[in-house]
Amino acid sequence: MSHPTKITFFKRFMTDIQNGAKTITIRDFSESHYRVSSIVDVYALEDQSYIGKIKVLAVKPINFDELNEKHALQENMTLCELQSVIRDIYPGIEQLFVIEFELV
Ligand SMILES: CC(=O)Nc1ccn([C@@H]2O[C@H](CO)[C@@H](O)[C@H]2O)c(=O)n1
Repeated sequence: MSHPTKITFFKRFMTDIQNGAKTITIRDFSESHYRVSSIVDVYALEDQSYIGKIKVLAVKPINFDELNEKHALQENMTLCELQSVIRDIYPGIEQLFVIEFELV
């Protein structure tokens, strides 16, 4: 399987991505196959509008109950908000992956 070269985010997170306040995203296994150092095109989920490019810096497995304040800071959220967002998007999934990125 080749590595994906595209990622989608909800529109409500785009400002934080574009101004550098959000530097990670947390995904499930199906969206964990990004190659470190690859350049990935970013699109909005709702209308597939093109946002820009990010470089993948790291992909690390994490359990839901290991999420901490540092991850929340990297998401520009409180830990409580982050847990709630992830529970909404990935209900019942414990095995997650932190994808660290920078804008290019
Ligand atoms: C659009 C799509 O396909 N999937 C996702 C999945 C996650 N996220 C965001 O990543 C962080 C941790 O999950 C939070 O900020 C989430 O809101 C997102 O924007 N879009």
